[in-house]
Amino acid sequence: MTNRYGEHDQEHYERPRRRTRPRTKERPTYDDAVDGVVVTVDRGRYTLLVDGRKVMAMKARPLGRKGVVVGDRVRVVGDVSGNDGSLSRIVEVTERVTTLRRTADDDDPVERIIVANAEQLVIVTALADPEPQPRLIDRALVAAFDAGMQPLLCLTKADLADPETLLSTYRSLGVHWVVTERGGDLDAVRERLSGKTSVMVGSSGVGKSTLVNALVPTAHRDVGVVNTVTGRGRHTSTSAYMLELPGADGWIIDTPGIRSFGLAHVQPWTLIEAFPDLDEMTEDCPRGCTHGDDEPECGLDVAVTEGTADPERVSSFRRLLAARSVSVY
Ligand SMILES: Nc1nc2c(ncn2[C@@H]2O[C@H](COP(=O)(O)OP(=O)(O)OP(=O)(O)O)[C@@H](O)[C@H]2O)c(=O)[nH]1
Ligand SMILES: [Zn+2]
Repeated sequence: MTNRYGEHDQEHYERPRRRTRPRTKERPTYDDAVDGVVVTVDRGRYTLLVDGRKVMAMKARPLGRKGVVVGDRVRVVGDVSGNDGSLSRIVEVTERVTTLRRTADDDDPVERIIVANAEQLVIVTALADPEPQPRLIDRALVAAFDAGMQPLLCLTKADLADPETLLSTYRSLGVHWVVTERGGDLDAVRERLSGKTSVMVGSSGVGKSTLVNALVPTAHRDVGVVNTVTGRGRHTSTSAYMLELPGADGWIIDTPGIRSFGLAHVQPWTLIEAFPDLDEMTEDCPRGCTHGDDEPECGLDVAVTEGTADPERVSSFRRLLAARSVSVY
């Protein structure tokens, strides 16, 4: 008997003890993390706003290759004092409500997310100098609808040309619009931006900086070096940056250097969901119908023939559909 107990004791004491050390693969919890929002990204360094302070941060290791973009709501640990030389770590990225992607280009073959959580896409187009580019506007509209963002057409330089021609192209799509001109007031713009996060896109020279500077008087100081231009007239940084509107009345994100949007992933059935009235008319479409011009039995054609759909709205929708695959370069 003693022998048995002895054996038992021996087994008990000599068995290798389980280590209580936490496994390295387990994610640490960050009880001390604080909330921040990413306002710009520059070569792997992130500028955040934490409690109204500008704080520099890097990605913490557990985030791995996960991207962090302007507009991301994040959790940060470490030095969030915002003092010179301080650096904090982003340990968590809150699930995104919307994402805007830029297209693949010569330098980078992958479509990438550039902005997160914006509710509105402000498509800035000059009415003249430079001439409007309807194809770019259409592509931006597709990007907005696909991302679940509300599009806003912002037509600048109305002192140079009449907006009516351009507006007539978009009226049947029901897109909101505002018109600005040199020296004009910006009340209509402010009203549309109020309380939201908006991301502004538009070709070089359409007047985006002019607009941002008028809306956010401290913009120049806030943006600092990010928006510097090289001798060749191109932005050194292609990163977007986010600014708070005066009176904490929303956020505006500018996207210098973004020439076009990644639309390769956009499917016809996602796009048509942005037009519930048209979507309803595609219920009897043949399987796999893309609702394009060349579809033989598309419900949209039936609806136009029967007079239940506005032909202009249908053709505008189809123009957007086609804009997905139009090259802009
Ligand atoms: N006539 C007229 N000119 C304008 C208006 N708004 C801006 N401009 C001029 O258009 C030019 C381009 O304006 P910016 O604000 O620099 O344009 P941007 O879109 O920021 O251009 P990038 O910085 O190259 O991206 C400047 O010379 C502005 O003074 C306007 O409403 N009317
Ligand atoms: Zn169809």
